[in-house]
Amino acid sequence: MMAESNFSFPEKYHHLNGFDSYHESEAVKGALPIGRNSPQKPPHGLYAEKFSGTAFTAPRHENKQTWFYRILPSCSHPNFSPHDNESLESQLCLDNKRLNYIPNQLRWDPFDHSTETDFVSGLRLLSGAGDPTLKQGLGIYIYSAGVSMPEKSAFYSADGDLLIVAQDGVLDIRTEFGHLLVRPMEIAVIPRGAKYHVSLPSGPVRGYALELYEGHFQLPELGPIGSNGLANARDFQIPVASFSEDHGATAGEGKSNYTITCKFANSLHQTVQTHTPFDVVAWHGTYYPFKYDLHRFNTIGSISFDHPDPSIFTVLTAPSPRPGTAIADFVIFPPRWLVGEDTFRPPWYHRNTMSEFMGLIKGSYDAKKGGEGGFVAGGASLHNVMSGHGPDAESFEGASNAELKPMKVGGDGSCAFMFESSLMVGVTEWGLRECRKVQDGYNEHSWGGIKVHWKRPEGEQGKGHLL
Ligand SMILES: O=C(O)Cc1cc(O)ccc1O
Ligand SMILES: [Fe+2]
Repeated sequence: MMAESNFSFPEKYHHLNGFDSYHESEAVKGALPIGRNSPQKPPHGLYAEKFSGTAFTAPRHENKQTWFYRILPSCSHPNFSPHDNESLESQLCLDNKRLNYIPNQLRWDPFDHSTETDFVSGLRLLSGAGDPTLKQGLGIYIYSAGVSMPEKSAFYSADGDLLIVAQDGVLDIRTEFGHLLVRPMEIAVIPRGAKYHVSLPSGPVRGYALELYEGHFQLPELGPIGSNGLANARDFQIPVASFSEDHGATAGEGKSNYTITCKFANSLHQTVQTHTPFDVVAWHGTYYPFKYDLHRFNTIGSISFDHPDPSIFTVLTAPSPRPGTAIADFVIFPPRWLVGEDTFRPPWYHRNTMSEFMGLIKGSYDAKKGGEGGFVAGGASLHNVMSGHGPDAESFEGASNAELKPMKVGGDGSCAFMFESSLMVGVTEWGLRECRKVQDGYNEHSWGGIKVHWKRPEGEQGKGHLL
């Protein structure tokens, strides 16, 4: 007989599976009302509260709403006041007047780890575009944290959905919907408005995040690929209901105080309430946080010739109203086989009307040198609208002379990613100067050594334009 394993993942980390599905979860039997959403008296004395991620009247296929059944409704709190930490506000919030728009290619050394900050105080806006009050645009963050958020605290953003790309360390994200344990090579999306608390079960963390001010991430169309491939819907994991009973009903001494911080219109606000925001006993709907393990991505590529557009590596896309033109695509470059015949296999030289922000989760990237001053895990690059870029000189020489046998790139588990946006992004003061990670000679280092290989065919005079 085979030995049975006694290990089971703690129940609070169980999941529901399926992107964009209708999900429901109850932590106490019978907490979900049957056959109606807001009965006169919901089960077990719970309050029903609707949480809307799209307009009530958004088309059915885009509509995202969830019903919470909770111990107290969210409105039960004192007024918010402006947050007293102004530097935190400027660190997290987009200020269009202070963005730097520069056509230069930029690259950053790995961002520092931190021992003092928690997930929220360790978020740094690096780049962005648009305006959350108009629900347009996005913000790109680096996070680094060394401690858990204070036990009785929660954060939410009314400005957008947050896509988190875990690069180093594990995040235990407690949300109103339940827990998500997010490890390196996993991503998570916390929807606009959802309250969360991040603790660090295994030490310091570092990673990347994108706040999307407009719409929501969805799976890309598969077109001729067919009905499966890339990120498959069933691999997205949604938390199960998990709640605390610290509802503050016993007034007087020992009453709990929960600090709720919110990001609203690019400013921070705070209130203190006497009950936990994590009191949702059951929920059902289509608007919820989720996570996805990038190892599960089914990578598709060229099996004949030519390097395809990186859109074949799209995990999630946040569309703009213009078909095929994203506010943000989240694209990965995972380990894969390259077999193209008579093909320059790394990315081609390129100028793009979209902006390309790249990060490296692990390993190396086939168009760039690693090592000191190179493109390194935990670092980043930005090739803004129409800024020329492509393989550095060394990668070019290597790839244009390589024997074209089948070759696995990133076989060591490498994974780079890209936030590609139709918007021109500005870089914050922190991103450009204060972080002190911008590599001085990125352009020179990468492309300064590019050689001229042009040879005019002997006897060829050109067509009158040879000066
Ligand atoms: O610039 C980059 O490295 C990203 C990228 C990758 C690719 O395979 C094709 C185009 C592209 O912009
Ligand atoms: Fe590119």
